[in-house]
Amino acid sequence: MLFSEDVFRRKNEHGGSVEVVCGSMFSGKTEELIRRLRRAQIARLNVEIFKPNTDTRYAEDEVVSHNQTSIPCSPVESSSAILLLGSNVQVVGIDEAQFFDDELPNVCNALANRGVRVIVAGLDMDYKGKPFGPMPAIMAMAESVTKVHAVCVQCGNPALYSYRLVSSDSRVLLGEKESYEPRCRSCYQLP
Ligand SMILES: Nc1ncnc2c1ncn2[C@@H]1O[C@H](COP(=O)(O)OP(=O)(O)O)[C@@H](O)[C@H]1O
Ligand SMILES: Cc1cn([C@H]2C[C@H](O)[C@@H](COP(=O)(O)O)O2)c(=O)[nH]c1=O
Ligand SMILES: [Zn+2]
Repeated sequence: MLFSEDVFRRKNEHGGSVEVVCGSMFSGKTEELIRRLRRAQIARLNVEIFKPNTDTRYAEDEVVSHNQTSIPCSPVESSSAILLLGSNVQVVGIDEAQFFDDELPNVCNALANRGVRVIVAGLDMDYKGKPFGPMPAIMAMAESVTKVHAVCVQCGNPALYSYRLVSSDSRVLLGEKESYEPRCRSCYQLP
């Protein structure tokens, strides 16, 4: 079976591109990012992986999924650091993209124009259901956008929202199941 990103890549073998994997918390974004990056490594491509250094949840120098799959990465302070990579890099993975600065879309574009395959994973919406950070701009300019869904913990339907369980108005609040649960449209609106 062909995966959707493979269909696109066959048409564009020699050029760069931007792929986005988005969705709520627990929707499988990181697992999908790791799957694509591992396939690139198996293909003996030169792969570099980044995340914001503010994301210290599971490990400082690894991208780790909620299911404990992991892959080594470089934590960076700002998106401009991603541009400093060597000219031999063929594939770039970026996790937790919602936490990056507003230059990240330009960085992704510049890399893709250089011939790099850029794979970006991140939350499309914050806990209020609003577009999160640079994600909408990256999605607009990407060749491929894959929206994945968690299972709504209230009713079992596909979930697209990350419902915040704790009282905080801060947009950025790192956390796991103690602080967030994935919910479908109906359950997200429950009082
Ligand atoms: N409500 C849920 N719906 C789907 N997966 C869940 C849920 N709760 C826990 N998980 C676990 O989360 C994993 C996905 O983790 P991950 O790829 O890190 O998601 P994301 O990066 O989107 O937050 C699933 O394979 C599953 O083991
Ligand atoms: C909705 C929302 C989430 N966060 C934080 C919580 C987690 O630390 C990450 C998301 O991780 P995941 O890999 O997608 O599960 O983001 C936040 O800071 N603000 C929010 O509104
Ligand atoms: Zn529901």
